[in-house]
Amino acid sequence: MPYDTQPAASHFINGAYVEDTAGTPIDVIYPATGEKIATVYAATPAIVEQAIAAAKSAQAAWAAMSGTERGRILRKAADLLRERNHDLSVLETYDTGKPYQETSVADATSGADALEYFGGMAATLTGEHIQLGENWVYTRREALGVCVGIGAWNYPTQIACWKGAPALACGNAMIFKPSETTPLCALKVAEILHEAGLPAGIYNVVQGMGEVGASLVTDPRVDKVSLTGSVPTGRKVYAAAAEGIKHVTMELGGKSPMIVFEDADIENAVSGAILGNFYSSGQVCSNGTRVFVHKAIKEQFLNRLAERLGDAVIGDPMDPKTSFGPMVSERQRAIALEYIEKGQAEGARLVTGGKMLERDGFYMEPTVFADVTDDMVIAREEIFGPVMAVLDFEDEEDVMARANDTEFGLAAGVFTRDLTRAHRVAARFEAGTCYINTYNDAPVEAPFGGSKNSGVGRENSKAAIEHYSQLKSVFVRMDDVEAPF
Ligand SMILES: NC(=O)c1ccc[n+]([C@@H]2O[C@H](COP(=O)([O-])OP(=O)(O)OC[C@H]3O[C@@H](n4cnc5c(N)ncnc54)[C@H](O)[C@@H]3O)[C@@H](O)[C@H]2O)c1
Ligand SMILES: O=CCc1c[nH]cn1
Repeated sequence: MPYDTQPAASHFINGAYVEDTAGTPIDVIYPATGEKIATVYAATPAIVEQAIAAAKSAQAAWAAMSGTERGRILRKAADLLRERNHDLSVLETYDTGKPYQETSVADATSGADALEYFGGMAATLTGEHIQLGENWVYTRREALGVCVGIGAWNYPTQIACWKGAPALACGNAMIFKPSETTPLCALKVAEILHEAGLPAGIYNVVQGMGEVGASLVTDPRVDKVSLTGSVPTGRKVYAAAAEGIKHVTMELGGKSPMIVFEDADIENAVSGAILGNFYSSGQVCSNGTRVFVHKAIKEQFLNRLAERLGDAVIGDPMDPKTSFGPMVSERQRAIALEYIEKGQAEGARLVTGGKMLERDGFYMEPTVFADVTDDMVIAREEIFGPVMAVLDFEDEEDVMARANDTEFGLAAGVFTRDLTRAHRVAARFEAGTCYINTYNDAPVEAPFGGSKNSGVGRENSKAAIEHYSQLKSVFVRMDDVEAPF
């Protein structure tokens, strides 16, 4: 291994690496080869206790610093992330298997954007003055306290920053538990935040599986939980958080629709469908995996899609020319392959792909099914792999109803040259994040998140501040207090 991927220790608590080998060992596997590249240990109850105690005792002093001071540290961390983008991108590639071509532009850079954006905003977080005649009320925007972040495996650096940056900007402390599949990158985020001047205890990382996450969520000292994960995990975490009446953000799964009308620019629509199905080997929550294509252009769309997929460079993710890497794990690939079998069994037409690749690592072909119908399993369930379902339509009213006929509501997209139709369709989508003539953009300035079963709350943008702070109203009376007796 040309890079040293073994971290100094498994956890980062109170400003330092901490180890406890009594925890369950977790092997970190490089998805491109199947080799073990590191071992970390799941947090024991003693480690969880250390992390919560450290966060709890450090938080008040952090919240008492001015927003300008907090923001300066976050912005310095953003600069360090950018300076080290190459090494961080290499680590992200080892952790996830995503091609360096992607990680070098979409992971540490997206994390840096979040730290810079919320760092810049920290000094602007104020309450308001409300005059009531001679009397008045003022509001204070206050931190929630100790926040727990729990991550999925597809964007480990981005998720660690998208949760950490707004939490810290608002004066909270965070304990972040990465996915057990990709435990490496969040440790680097913690290291860099501390190098930038973050006080010890404000951003901690603990490793582990679901039980570790559950023990954090149920601790009474924890005030907020932000999960990125599947809907079934979201249900459990939301219920556990509800028991303690904790604040939550739930960034969950999806089965998002993309509608391509007959007047769409086909080349752009194909690009959108590629980005929305095959970027990160299809492992993006907001992917538009139900592609509704107008019957008049369906064959043209499919032919061009198949041609463009022929240009995908599948191979060593560290090679900058590689544009399609392995799946994150053998298990995730097996899940995707099972769905492909189900699609074939249910009569969908396999246009391209469908097989695993006979080589080391967890590679499979980018796969497109056509003639998919709404009732097929591949059109209803989240696959979280590179499997696109193309469905036909002829009528806008009909396709809108079908696009919205899902338990999920994370994202949705429309390709058309008719602007009136584009905005009408976007307004009718039952989804939190919508796209017109583009797909899967996720800039920090815009709210990101889902409706229906895809989630609660929003990440990024000014909207995230509402989910990491609370308002206190202070009533001030200038005249006498009138009491009935
Ligand atoms: N909406 C978004 O922003 C977004 C982004 C990325 C991924 N996702 C979703 O994430 C899923 C894929 O990720 P995954 O397989 O890691 O998801 P997952 O639900 O299996 O796990 C997510 C995290 O939750 C933890 N966890 C599991 N059980 C828990 C429990 N009972 N209490 C506390 N924590 C628990 C896991 O250890 C992991 O860290 C997909 O459904 C995808 O759509 C959503
Ligand atoms: O995986 C979901 C979050 C996301 C979407 N686009 C980039 N990151």
